Amino acid sequence: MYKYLNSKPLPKAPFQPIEDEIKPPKKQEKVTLIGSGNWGTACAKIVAENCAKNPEFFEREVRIWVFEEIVEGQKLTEIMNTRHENVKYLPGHKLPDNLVADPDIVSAVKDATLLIFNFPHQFVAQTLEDIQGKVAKGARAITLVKGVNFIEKKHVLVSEMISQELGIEVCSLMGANVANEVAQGQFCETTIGYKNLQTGLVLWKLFNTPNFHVRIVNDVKGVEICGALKNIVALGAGFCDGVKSFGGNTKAAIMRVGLMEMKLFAQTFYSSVQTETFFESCGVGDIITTCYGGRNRRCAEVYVRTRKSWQQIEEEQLNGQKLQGVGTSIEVYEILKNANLLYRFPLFHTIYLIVQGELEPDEIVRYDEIC
Ligand SMILES: NC(=O)c1ccc[n+]([C@@H]2O[C@H](COP(=O)([O-])OP(=O)(O)OC[C@H]3O[C@@H](n4cnc5c(N)ncnc54)[C@H](O)[C@@H]3O)[C@@H](O)[C@H]2O)c1
Ligand SMILES: O=P(O)(O)OC[C@H](O)CO
Repeated sequence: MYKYLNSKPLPKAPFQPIEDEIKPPKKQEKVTLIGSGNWGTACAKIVAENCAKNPEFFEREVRIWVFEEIVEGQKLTEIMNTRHENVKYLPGHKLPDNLVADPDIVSAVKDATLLIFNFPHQFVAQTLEDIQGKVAKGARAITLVKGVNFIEKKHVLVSEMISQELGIEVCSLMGANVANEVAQGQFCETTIGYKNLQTGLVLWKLFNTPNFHVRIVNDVKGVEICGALKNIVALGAGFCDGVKSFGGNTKAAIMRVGLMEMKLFAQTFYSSVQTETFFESCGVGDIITTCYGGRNRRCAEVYVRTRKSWQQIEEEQLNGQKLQGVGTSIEVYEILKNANLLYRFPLFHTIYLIVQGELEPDEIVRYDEIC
């Protein structure tokens, strides 16, 4: 079935399956996407196209839960189901007609065997509460949500929250994937973290395309932590871009130190996380793209120039899309403070202090002295 599958032990290194050798499931998988923002919709396009192309694996119809809102005087779900476009969050991209928008989250997840979680991380707890007990037995999930939570003085990953609340297996997908570029079909890579190889292979089939190049790794948490923490580093990159006296060398230093602190954080709190994961798209790849082309970087640069509040910047710059880095910076600060580990993460600490207005953006380069 897979070139390594018969030769035990399985390799620890990341790999790409040989497509023709992946066996279809006994019963078609029924796929539901939860979340229809910028990335939620770009992903839905890929997934729905792949489901239509692979009937031996997936049911043709794919549901997408939409947090309902009125756009141009009409319900967004109605627009998506008639014009086949998410005019608010991914304008200008035709969506496949087998993608069905549903405003009712319980009906959207009903009977689904594969659930794709893809919305801003601040809404995870509420969304899980809404679907607790409503998900089919044996369903599996994948999280594309970039963020961590600090709940009752404990750090919790989104994959852990999903698995605890719903009692199902959870994988992760993160990578250098600016949604608008993915939707345009620009070539890129991404990383899926799996626990069970069979699930990893089915998910590879669900997401991989010639231009959306998926590699799978046996490291759910490592992949997820990369995606969550890179948003803090992206803020640091934006601060650099906003300070006129800093150039490319300065930003490269912030990116390098940021990647090292991401790895240190992951391996301090989760001993299973593999070093190789940081060399995948979810690690070094995403650090590069996010520090040049992401929303967190852009909003941090605007902060330096305007000193407006983060909420105002988000509202003015993102048209309903959400910033993840500011919340993550605060959550990670709380996690590190609670563990008495701030001194080992001077860049994360410095970025937090700039985010809070306690340091000036140009002080980012003094991270070694400040913390
Ligand atoms: N946009 C990108 O380029 C990109 C790429 C890769 C990963 N990501 C990550 O993917 C995740 C989803 O990002 P996105 O770009 O799809 O979202 P987004 O930033 O476009 O957020 C807007 C979405 O949030 C929804 N929303 C607003 N209020 C809500 C509520 N109370 N409850 C539930 N949903 C609500 C909106 O309806 C909309 O669908 C994030 O963690 C992000 O970091 C984004
Ligand atoms: O626009 P950002 O800053 O949320 O980043 C987008 C993606 O995460 C890049 O992979």
